[in-house]
Amino acid sequence: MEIYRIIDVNLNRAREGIRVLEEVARFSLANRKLFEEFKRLRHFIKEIEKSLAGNPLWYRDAQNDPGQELSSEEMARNNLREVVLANAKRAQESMRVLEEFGKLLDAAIVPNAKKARFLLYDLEREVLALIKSAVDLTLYLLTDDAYLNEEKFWRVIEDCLKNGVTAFQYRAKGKKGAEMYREGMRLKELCEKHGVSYFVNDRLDLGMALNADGVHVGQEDLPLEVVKKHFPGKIIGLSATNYEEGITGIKAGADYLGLGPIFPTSTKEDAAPPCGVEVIRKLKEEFPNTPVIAIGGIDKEKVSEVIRAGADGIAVISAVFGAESPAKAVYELRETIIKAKE
Ligand SMILES: Cc1ncc(COP(=O)(O)OP(=O)(O)O)c(N)n1
Ligand SMILES: Cc1ncsc1CCOP(=O)(O)O
Ligand SMILES: [Mg+2]
Repeated sequence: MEIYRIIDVNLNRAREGIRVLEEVARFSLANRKLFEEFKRLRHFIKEIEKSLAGNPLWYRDAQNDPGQELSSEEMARNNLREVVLANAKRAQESMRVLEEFGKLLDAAIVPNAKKARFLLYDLEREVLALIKSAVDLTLYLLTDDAYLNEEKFWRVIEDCLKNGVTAFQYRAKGKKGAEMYREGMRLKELCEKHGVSYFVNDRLDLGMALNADGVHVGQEDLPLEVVKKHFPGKIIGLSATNYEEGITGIKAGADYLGLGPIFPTSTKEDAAPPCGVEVIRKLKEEFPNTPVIAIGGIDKEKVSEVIRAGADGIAVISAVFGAESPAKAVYELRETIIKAKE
């Protein structure tokens, strides 16, 4: 009898998890194909239930189920990605339980539960990839110690986030972990408030501790594959200073490239020589699906040229933080990008 209860609870769990994923596909991603696949999967699970000799419902006893209370983990969801991860996991685990207890009750359900579990792994990957590609890297603002330590920084940064920055990277070179955690957290909260994607430069540990949307690594930082392995489902960007590094990075699975310096820059002392806009064109011709974000010496006058060469966005420091009015600079850069993309 308790086996039927276990089966009942897990059939319900799986259906609930899949239902949430179905709504994400339908309303958040507006993806009909995925929406229909989740719906089919839910019906498939209904069929598993019907195929059982007994009816699990006869044994339902929700009142006396000690596992009914929500754990604090179940209540905390910070974004769509976490909703997807939690609900996919819930449905996959339920299928695993069905596989195990099905062996005691009705071996015929085992292969079907397994099939559903593997389908869920594939669908979860597809949904997460779509969520990642929904991140807007059009106007990506980075910090630099010189500006970060200015007194006016906190006022300036909020103005920038309000006026058109779409992604932000916490990039600090000369600070200790405790300060970076405090500062990084304060910046993450501001980004969340303004709907701006939040990245951490160089440091996987800090990115994980802050639950950032992603981490950006350069050629001399932790290897891309290591960062991808330890921060699954997050957006991992890679710097490329030329065509060869760009190709290697794309093939290694970078979610986007930070390509540059495109033009001379005085912000980064150890920057490679400028690579020019033609590299953008070549990379985008060969790999149109990987976002290329141009960086280095980009200001209002140069934006159109990099966007017309095919860049998906620009990453800037001095054009914004060095401007008399950073908020105005952000606004104008955004307008120019939009026009150049038309
Ligand atoms: C978006 C983006 N592109 C390039 C870089 C540069 O990374 P890296 O070469 O590792 O140099 P530092 O920024 O760490 O000095 C970046 N941070 N972001
Ligand atoms: C971090 C970085 N990586 C390549 S160039 C650069 C500095 C970009 O700063 P600026 O926009 O002021 O040229
Ligand atoms: Mg770096």
